[in-house]
Amino acid sequence: MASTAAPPAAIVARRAASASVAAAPLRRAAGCQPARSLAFAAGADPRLAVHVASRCRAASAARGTRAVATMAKKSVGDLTAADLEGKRVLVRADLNVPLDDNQNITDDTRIRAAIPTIKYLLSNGAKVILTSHLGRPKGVTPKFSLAPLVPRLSELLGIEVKKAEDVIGPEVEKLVADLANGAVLLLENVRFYKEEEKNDPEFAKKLASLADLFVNDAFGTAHRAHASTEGVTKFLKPSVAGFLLQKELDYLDGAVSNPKRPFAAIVGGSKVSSKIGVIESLLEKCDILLLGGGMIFTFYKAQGLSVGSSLVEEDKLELATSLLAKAKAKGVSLLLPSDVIIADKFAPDANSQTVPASAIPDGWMGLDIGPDSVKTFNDALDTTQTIIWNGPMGVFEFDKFAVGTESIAKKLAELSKKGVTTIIGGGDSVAAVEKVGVADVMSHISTGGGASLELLEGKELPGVVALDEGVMTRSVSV
Ligand SMILES: Nc1ncnc2c1ncn2[C@@H]1O[C@H](COP(=O)(O)OP(=O)(O)O)[C@@H](O)[C@H]1O
Ligand SMILES: O=C(OP(=O)(O)O)[C@H](O)COP(=O)(O)O
Repeated sequence: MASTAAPPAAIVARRAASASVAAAPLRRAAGCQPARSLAFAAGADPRLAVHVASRCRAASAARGTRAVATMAKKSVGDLTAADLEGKRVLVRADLNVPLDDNQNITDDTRIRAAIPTIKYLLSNGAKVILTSHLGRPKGVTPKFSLAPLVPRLSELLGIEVKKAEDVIGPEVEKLVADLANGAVLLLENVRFYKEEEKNDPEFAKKLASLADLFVNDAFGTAHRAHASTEGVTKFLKPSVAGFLLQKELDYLDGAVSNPKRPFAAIVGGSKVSSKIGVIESLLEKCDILLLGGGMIFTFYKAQGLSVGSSLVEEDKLELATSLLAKAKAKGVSLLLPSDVIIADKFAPDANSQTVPASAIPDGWMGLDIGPDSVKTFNDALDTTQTIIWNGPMGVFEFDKFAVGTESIAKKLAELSKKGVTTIIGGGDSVAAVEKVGVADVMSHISTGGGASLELLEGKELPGVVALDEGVMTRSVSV
């Protein structure tokens, strides 16, 4: 996990800091590899390459940076000991971690990510009332209790965390009343109350009544308008963003809206339909778009290629064609893999072979991108300064078809070490980066799958919108 950066004074609201940065066409990546790649790029003529590259350099030199005043969300870092000493602070974290059958935590990333905000509050004398959901329980369900999280939380915070058996009510109120400055009380799973997901105002009011102020640090749940993410803000002032939420927004919104260029987006995963919004939104911002995963076969088929029994969304063929046209119109270099690894069945022990993307035989399915594509993608990535990645390049759960995904993960790690901003946008791509053991070197790894997708799609996150606003000045690339 990338370390949490020192928090700036305030965070930028969605899109607010977005200087209008026209997507600078970068034709070089496509132009250099016209034979190997099924590049669908605006102008794949190599003669354009030098012209465009020098135009990019001149443009970025001319751009430089400038300070912009924007509306921003207030951050916990804006609160000092004077604001926090002795105050009861309701902290919404996303502690929705995976547990095994014996209730052992199998990945504590989300717990570790919540620690900086809690420690900051404790060090300023606050009383922390910590709330989270775990899973999707229907009513009170013991296996979804937050109790198994207490030892790890205590260990990471270096203090004994107390645990309430309920979320609201007299017993919880008594525990809060007895809470000392610098102590933490973990409430029970907030989704044990059906009112949570309904964003019931009465429930939100009762939850809010436990505290004096609210910190939302639950990025992974920020796309949900629930009582503990959105509802409580109506009753608690101030309601501010935690450091994790702030860092997620800085990278997934700030760095993507105002990227160091050239800016490449890598989008993979199973279906076009689940990534339409992300692709359309990134086409407005990026210079290079690399596509992999199951969705590429819908693009191939839309171009008239045979795809065997690969995953295809027949009802998205027109959409794929229009996305290719949109990329061309915007001068974005959209690269599809030129070769694929095909399998005779969807299984880890399937027979496999590498074929050009234009030569997938009947009865075979593409489950990974091939070595030529990896090389082409790597060459394109070598030209960039910012990369965002969402979705695996193949069925990486099967070792035989994990090479493309793992190669991209390694490439991003190599570039990250050279100073390229590398952002992993949640979901399965995070699992891939962790599997390769390169998570620590990435600039940012999102703790939210659905939330990061929605943010990248350009949607507003209710858990962020509801927080208090302030004015900040920040410098952006122009
Ligand atoms: N060629 C392919 N055919 C079928 N499924 C694929 C293919 N490539 C990737 N996938 C699957 O896509 C899934 C991830 O898709 P998705 O949920 O959209 O990505 P993410 O979780 O990163 O957002 C993985 O389970 C992976 O096995
Ligand atoms: O794990 C979560 O989402 P994610 O799997 O999309 O990252 C969050 O905790 C939100 O959970 P939810 O999708 O049950 O609202």
